[in-house]
Amino acid sequence: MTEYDTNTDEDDVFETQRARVDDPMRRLFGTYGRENWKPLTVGLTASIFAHILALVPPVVLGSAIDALFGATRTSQSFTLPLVPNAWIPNSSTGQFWFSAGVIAVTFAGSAVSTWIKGWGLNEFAQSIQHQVRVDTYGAMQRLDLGFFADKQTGELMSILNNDVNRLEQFLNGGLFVASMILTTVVGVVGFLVYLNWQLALVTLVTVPVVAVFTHKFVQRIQPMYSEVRSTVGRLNSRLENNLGGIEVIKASNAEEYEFGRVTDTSQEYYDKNWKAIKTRITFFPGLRLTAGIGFVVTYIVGGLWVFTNTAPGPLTGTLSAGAFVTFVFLSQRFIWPLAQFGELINMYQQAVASSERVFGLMDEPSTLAQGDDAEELVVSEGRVTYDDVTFAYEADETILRDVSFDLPGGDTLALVGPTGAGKSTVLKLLLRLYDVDDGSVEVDGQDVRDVTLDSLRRQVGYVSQDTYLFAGTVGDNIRYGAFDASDEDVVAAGKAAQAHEFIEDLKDGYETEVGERGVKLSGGQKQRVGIARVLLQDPDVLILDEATSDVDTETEMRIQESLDELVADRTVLAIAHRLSTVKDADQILVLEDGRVTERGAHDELLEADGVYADLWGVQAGQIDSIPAR
Ligand SMILES: Nc1ncnc2c1ncn2[C@@H]1O[C@H](COP(=O)(O)OP(=O)(O)OP(=O)(O)O)[C@@H](O)[C@H]1O
Repeated sequence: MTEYDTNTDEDDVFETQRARVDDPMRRLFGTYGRENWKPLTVGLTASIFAHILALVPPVVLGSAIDALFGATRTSQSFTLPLVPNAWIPNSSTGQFWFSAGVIAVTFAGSAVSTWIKGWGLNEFAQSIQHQVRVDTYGAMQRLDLGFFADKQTGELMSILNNDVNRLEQFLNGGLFVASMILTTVVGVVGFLVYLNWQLALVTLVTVPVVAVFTHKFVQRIQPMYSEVRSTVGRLNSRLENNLGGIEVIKASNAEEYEFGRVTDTSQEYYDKNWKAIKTRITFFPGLRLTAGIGFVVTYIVGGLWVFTNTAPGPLTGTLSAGAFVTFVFLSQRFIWPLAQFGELINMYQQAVASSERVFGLMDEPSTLAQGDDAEELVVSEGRVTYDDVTFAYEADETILRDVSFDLPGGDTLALVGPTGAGKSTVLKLLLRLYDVDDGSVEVDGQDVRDVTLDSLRRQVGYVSQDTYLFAGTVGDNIRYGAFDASDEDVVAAGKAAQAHEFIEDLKDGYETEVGERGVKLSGGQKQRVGIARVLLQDPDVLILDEATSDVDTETEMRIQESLDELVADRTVLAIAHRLSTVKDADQILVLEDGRVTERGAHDELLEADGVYADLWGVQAGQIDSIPAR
C-alpha cells in the first residue's frame, strides 16, 4: 500500500468552489473519459486479460499432476477447463509438452497484455491529466485579480499540481487495481467453487478476516495521514516563505532563528510520518500471516482429504491431488487484491475531493466576463473619461467615491495623494482589472466594460512600479506582449528606453538570462526593460506607476529620458513621484481617502495653497512635513 498523497483536505480554502460541483466523477469520465475512450478500453481489456492469464499456470499444473505426474496416470486423461479435448494430444508425452506449451504461451501472453495495459491506462491517465491541467489553468487565468488576492499562490499551485496529479494516479493506478480486484477475485473464487465448493468454503474463511483487518487498518491510518499531510503543508509554506524572503533573512541576521524554525517543522513532519510508518509496516506482515493461516488451513483440510482419500469432518466427495495443488496456489491469489480494496476506496475518495476542487476552480465565474456583444476598442484620440466612479474591493468598504475627470488625448494626468488614498485603484479600473461599482470609465467614449479585454489591454499600456520580469532572456522580456516583434524592433525599443547600453554590457547581451523575477538585474535596469517592453507594444494610452525607489542620479536621469520617450504623444495617467512628471502634467488630481479633493494644473494648485501645495513643499524640500489641516 503506497503512502497517500501529501495534500491537505482539511481546512479547505476551496470549500465554496467544491460545493458547487455535483457528481465530479461523472463529469471527469463523461467529459474527459469519453474523449479518451480508446486507450481506456484497450488498457482495461488488456489488464483483465493479463490477470486471467496469470491464473492459468496453477490450473494446468493441477491437471498435469493428476494426469501425468501421479502413479495412476493412465487412469485419468489430461483435460483443461474451456479447452476442447480434440486439441489435446493423445499420448502422455504429447500432453506433457502441450501443457508446457500452454504455460509458456500464458506467460508470454500475460507479458504482452501487461505491456498493452501499461500503454493504454497510462495514455488514458496522462492525456486526461494534461487536458485537465491546461483547462484549469486556462479558466484560472481568466479570473479577475480579486480572486487571486483572496487565494495564496501555494493553494492554487496545489490544485494545478497535487490535485491534477492525484486524478492521474486514480485513473491509472485506481482503474488497474479495480480491474485486478474484479478479475482476480471473481475469477479465483469462481474457479475454486467450480473445483470443489466445500474446500472453497474452508479457504474463503480468511476473506472476512482480511476485510476486517484491512478496514481497521485504513481507519487507523487515515487520521495519521491527515496529520502528515498538514505537517507537509506547514513545512512547504515554511520553506517557500524562507526561500522567497532569503534576502530579509540574511539582512536581519536571522539564519539561526529560521534554521531553528525549519528544524522544528521538519522534526514535526518526521514524528508524524514515523508514527504512520510504524502502523503501515505492521499491515503487510499481518496480511501475510492471514494469508498464511488460509494456506495452512487449506493445506491441512485438503491435504488430509487427498492423503487419506476420505473427506474430512462433515465434508463429502473426493479431491484429487492436482485439484488440491491448484487450490493451494489459487487460494493465495485473492488475498492481495482484497487487501487492495481499502486502497482503492481511499484513492477514489481522494480523486472525488481533487476533482471537486479542479472542477470548482474551472467553474469559478469571472466577474469581468466579457459580453458576447463586446466590440473592439477603437482608439482615435485617446481621451480617457472617469464619470462618478465608485468602487470597493470588499462589499462594505468603499475605496473610491465619485471620482470624475476628463483627460483629452495626448494629455498627462498626475495622481497624487497620501498612501492608501486609492491612486493605484483608480488606474486598475482603466485596465479593467476590476469593474466599477458605480459610474463609468471610458476611452474615446467607449465604456471599458463594453469592449473586448484583449483590445483594451493591447491599447492601454502599463508600466508598474516594480517591473515583473519572467525567467528568460532580456530580449524575451522586452518582447513580452508583442511576441511577433523582430530582433531589430526589440533593440530599437531597448535603445529608446535607454537600456541598450547596459544590455550590451551584459554577458550575452539581449540573450542574457535575467534569473527568477529578474534577480540578476538592478532595480533601475528592470524598470528600463519594463519601459522598453511597453514601448514595443506602442499603446495609445499609458498607465504609469512611477517607482519611488531611490536610484542614483545617473540612473534617474536615464529613466527620465526613457520615460520622456515613452510618454510623448500618448495619453498618460501617472501616479507621479517625480517632481518633473507632476509639474509638467496637464492635470493634477489630489486624492484623499478615495475622493478627489483638489484638481488643476501645478501653478493653480500651488496658488490654492491646499494639500497639493503642502505635498509639493515637502517633495521640493521647502518644508519638512505636511502641516495638519
Ligand atoms: N486587492 C485589494 N483588496 C482589498 N483592499 C485593497 C486591495 N488593494 C488595495 N486595497 C486597499 O485599497 C486602498 C487603496 O489602495 P491603493 O493601492 O489604491 O492606494 P494608493 O493610493 O495607490 O497607495 P500607495 O501610494 O501606498 O501605493 C488601501 O486602503 C488598500 O488597503
